[in-house]
Amino acid sequence: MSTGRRETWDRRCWSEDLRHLFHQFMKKCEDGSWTYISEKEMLDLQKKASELSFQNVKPMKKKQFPSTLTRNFQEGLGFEYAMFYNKDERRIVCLFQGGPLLQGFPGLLHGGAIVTMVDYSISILSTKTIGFTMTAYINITYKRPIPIGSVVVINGQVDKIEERKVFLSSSVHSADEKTLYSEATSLFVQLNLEKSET
Ligand SMILES: CCCCCCCCCCCCCC(=O)SCCNC(=O)CCNC(=O)[C@H](O)C(C)(C)COP(=O)(O)OP(=O)(O)OC[C@H]1O[C@@H](n2cnc3c(N)ncnc32)[C@H](O)[C@@H]1OP(=O)(O)O
Repeated sequence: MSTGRRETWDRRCWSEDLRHLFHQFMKKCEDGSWTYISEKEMLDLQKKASELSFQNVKPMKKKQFPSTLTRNFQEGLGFEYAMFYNKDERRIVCLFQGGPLLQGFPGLLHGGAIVTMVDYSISILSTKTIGFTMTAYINITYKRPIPIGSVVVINGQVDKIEERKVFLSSSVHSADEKTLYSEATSLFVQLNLEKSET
C-alpha cells in the first residue's frame, strides 16, 4: 500500500548533518540489529491507533484520520526527523532537525517542541515494546538550548516494565555527542483496551 507520503530523506530541507547521520544509521540497519521506522510503518501505527476505543474515546471514521502533530508542518519548517529502532536493546534513536516554526526564544527551539519530539519518539518505543501506550508523565530537564536548524540525536530506552507500566529514559545530544541538551524520565501506561467502552 502506498502511504501517499514520500520517505523523508527525499526532502531537500534536510541538512548535510542530518543526511550524514541518516546514512550512518541506515548502515547500522544492514546487520538487522537496528531497523528504520518508515513513513508507512508510522502511518500504519497511527491508523491502528485511530481505530482504538478506550476511556470513552470513540474510534475515528476513516475520513477523520489526520496526520500526527509532527507531520503537520511544511517541509523544513517544523519537525524533520527519522527514527530507528533496536528491538533487542529496547532502544529508539530519533535524528531530529527542528525548523523555524518551532522557535521559542529567538534562534532557539521551544522547549515544548523538544519534549514533543522526545515524547513522540519514546511513545513509539513503548508502543513497539508492549502495545499501545499513553504518556502518564514525562519529566524533562533542559540543560542547554538547541539552535533552530541544528541536528540533534534523541536516544530513548526502556528501563523497566511492570505489568502495564513502561519506564523509559531519554536524552538529547548534539550530532557530535559533545553537548547534552536535555534528559528525561517518563512513564507510559499500556492502554487498558479490555476496560474500554465502545
Ligand atoms: C504512539 C505510537 C505510535 C502510534 C502513533 C499514534 C499517534 C501518535 C501518538 C503520539 C502520542 C505521544 C504521546 C502522547 O502525547 S499521549 C497524550 C498525553 N497523555 C495523556 O493524555 C494521558 C492521560 N492519562 C490517562 O489517560 C491515564 O491516566 C493513563 C492511560 C495514563 C493511565 O490510566 P489507566 O486507567 O489506563 O491506568 P491506571 O490509572 O489504572 O494506572 C495504571 C498504573 O499506572 C500508574 N500511573 C498512572 N498514571 C501515573 C502517573 N502519572 N504517575 C505514576 N504512576 C501512574 C498507576 O498508579 C497504576 O499503577 P499500579 O497501581 O498498577 O502499580
